[in-house]
Amino acid sequence: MTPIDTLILARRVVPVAGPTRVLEDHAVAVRHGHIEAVLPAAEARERFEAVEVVELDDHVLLPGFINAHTHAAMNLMRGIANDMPLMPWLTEHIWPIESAFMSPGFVAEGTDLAMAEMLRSGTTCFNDMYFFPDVVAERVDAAGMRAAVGMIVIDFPTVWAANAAEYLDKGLAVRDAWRGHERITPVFAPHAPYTVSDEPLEKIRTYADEMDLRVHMHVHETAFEVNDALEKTGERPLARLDRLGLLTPNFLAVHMTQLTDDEIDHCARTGVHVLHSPESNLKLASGLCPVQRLIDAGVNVALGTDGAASNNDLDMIGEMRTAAFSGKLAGAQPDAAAVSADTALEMATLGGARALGLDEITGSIEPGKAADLCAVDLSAIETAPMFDPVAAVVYNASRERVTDTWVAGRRLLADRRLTTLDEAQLLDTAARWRDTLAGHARQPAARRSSE
Ligand SMILES: CSC[C@H]1O[C@@H](n2cnc3c(O)ncnc32)[C@H](O)[C@@H]1O
Ligand SMILES: [Zn+2]
Repeated sequence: MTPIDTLILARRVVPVAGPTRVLEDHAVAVRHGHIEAVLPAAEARERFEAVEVVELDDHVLLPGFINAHTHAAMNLMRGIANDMPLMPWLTEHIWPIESAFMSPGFVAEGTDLAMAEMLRSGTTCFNDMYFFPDVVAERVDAAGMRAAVGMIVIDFPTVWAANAAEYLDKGLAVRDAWRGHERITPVFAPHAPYTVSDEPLEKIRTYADEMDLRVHMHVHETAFEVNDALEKTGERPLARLDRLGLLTPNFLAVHMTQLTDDEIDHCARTGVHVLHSPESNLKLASGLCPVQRLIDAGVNVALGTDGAASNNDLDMIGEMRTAAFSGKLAGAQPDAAAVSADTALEMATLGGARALGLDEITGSIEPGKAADLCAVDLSAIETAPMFDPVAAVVYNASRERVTDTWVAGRRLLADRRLTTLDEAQLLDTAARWRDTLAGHARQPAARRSSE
């Protein structure tokens, strides 16, 4: 018998990579945070002696979800301003609140709240873009999650930095402090083409090339963004980023709802990754990313929720469903076969790992990778009868059915109980922030007389 730390026996395992789509009655053996073997359950019982055995008789075991675009601490602003488009939402509501209340404490408490929500819905890794990335990294380390932490840059001064040079210096200090950490990856995070000028973008390109680091940026989120840039400069934002040398396999373009056929081909040629956030795009009425056309052209597409202030949740199961449904109407013609359940699951797992350059480490259930896993119970009325576990998870399970989440072999959600974060305390924290921010919540418009 080989000693291991954990043996997870599941009715079904969906590895997302490898020759078999669904493995029936299989086991995942975990040792020192990594997947030692994936094998039939009966064989595993004979071969391994585990410190902990977890039996998941009614479940499907999946790779943990990778939320490829979020602003975790924005959980504290969930639902504070709704039913309006991006620019008024940002400039009249979110940015004024951020400028009045942003602090290391806001980010620590907001990030903890977000991580609790993510772990409770099967997410093991997230790609963050927010203030005080030093604090984000500390909270991620303490909670045991995996994250890409954004070295943010924006042209205007904030409580985090006064100018481009300071944003870069402080970002790089975060990178130095967490260099080599097993679960934390630094990523450049210039906010958007309309908020970051050429000079800092050129510096970012030079550093990213030298250090082989990813660059995470909102791009072509709305038609307004593209038309405004065209009017002011005669150049589309993506063309400008290309001119600045940023379009490489290190570039992660979030949103991309406005794309010409030539731009799609150019993304494929340059190896840019697209981070798709359909619920945020729908809620802000920004537009729809042509996901299937990008995938058909050879572009890697990952899935992210965006922040809870524009989504309004961090639920990757819901996001997969929305990606699949909206993807069927986002091409040149309606196409029910576009963005299938399998495609949505791949975007939410391996696609995210590829985007972050972590596909050697996570994103699928394969020996040698980190044991980043989640289990979904498919025994409830809501998923019965169950013909196909992938379709069940994407099209009709919900995040409440996630029972367990492991990151690097550590069980951070055990039978729906968080093991590193205190749920009751987080609810108190959220209530305290609600009282603090309540005066800034946007009042819904009055009912129309016809209603
Ligand atoms: C510089 S930290 C990140 C910055 O981004 C803002 N933000 C949140 N969601 C969006 C979005 O969908 N598009 C553009 N900017 C967004 C957030 O409020 C922070 O200020
Ligand atoms: Zn965003």
